[in-house]
Amino acid sequence: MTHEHLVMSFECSYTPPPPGDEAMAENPFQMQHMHWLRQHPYSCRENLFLSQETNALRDELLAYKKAGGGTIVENTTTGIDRDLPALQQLAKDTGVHIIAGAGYYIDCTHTEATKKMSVEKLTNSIVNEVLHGADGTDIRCGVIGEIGTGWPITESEKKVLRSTAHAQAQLGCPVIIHPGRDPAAPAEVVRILQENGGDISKTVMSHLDRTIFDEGELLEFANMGSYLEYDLFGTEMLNYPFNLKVDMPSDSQRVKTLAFLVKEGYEDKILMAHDIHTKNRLTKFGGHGYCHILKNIVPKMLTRGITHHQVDKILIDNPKRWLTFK
Ligand SMILES: CCC(=O)NCCS(=O)(=O)O
Repeated sequence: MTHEHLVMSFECSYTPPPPGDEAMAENPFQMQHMHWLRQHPYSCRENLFLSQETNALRDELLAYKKAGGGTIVENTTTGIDRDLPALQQLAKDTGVHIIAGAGYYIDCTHTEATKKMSVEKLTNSIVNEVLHGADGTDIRCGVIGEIGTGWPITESEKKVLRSTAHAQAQLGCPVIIHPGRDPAAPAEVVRILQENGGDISKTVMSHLDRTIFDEGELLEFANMGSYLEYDLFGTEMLNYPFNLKVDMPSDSQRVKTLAFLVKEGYEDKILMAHDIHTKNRLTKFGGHGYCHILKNIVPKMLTRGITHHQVDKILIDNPKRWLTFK
């Protein structure tokens, strides 16, 4: 899984509940309230602290391993409470390989100190997180990202993108991007990375499920050469609170889009994940957990024209190639 979170907080994205639903947001975490939480995951503060569920995470990872999972790329970066010692402990306890992310999340999580840093300083800090360790530890990150960007991309986010490209040029390492919620956002990020020496063939564009919907636009973006990541598997939501214009696809629609990309020749560029970042998606709270793709989505893919060989490319070969330093 190339895009998950195990220990993080998503407080930065708290969204007030719809008018009239204020009391629902205060309800305890009980079965009868889970449907509301699935529809409004960002409107209940308690739901935003995955960092409180480390014990449950141990069980989730053991289940993931039993289902055939070997490795998770943990995309938590500075700004959303990365906790590298907790990740190291989870890896030791479960035997699941956890690859941590270097760099910075979206603008509203940048501190004043981060905003003042030069591109050179930001580059050095990212390189240091990969070569020597992050957050005052000797635990080294294995990818840069998820690097957060909004729409329009802010000046501070542009600086981080330039630094990401410079760091990638030095290290030959994998990069993963969280684009803004606009169909034009992924291409704009790729242009900035390219102009600054980034290697687009070793870069993942995340969250395409909620970003590009038109097939022609998707193929145009795919042609730019990044990995194409569908990473919101398990999210079935009628009103996407961060952009109400978006019709969040269902898992069936996600599989359909993957089959379309495979038919168009992009089987070497597709990646998949769940991007679990709220508590309600854990099996402890009736959610789909980290095994959903392996247990439920893969069988569906096989009935929708995607071969076993192509599934192996998407879940094994493509992540391996992306994660290998040049
Ligand atoms: C930190 C987790 C994250 O950013 N997830 C993306 C959510 S969404 O922008 O795709 O809704």
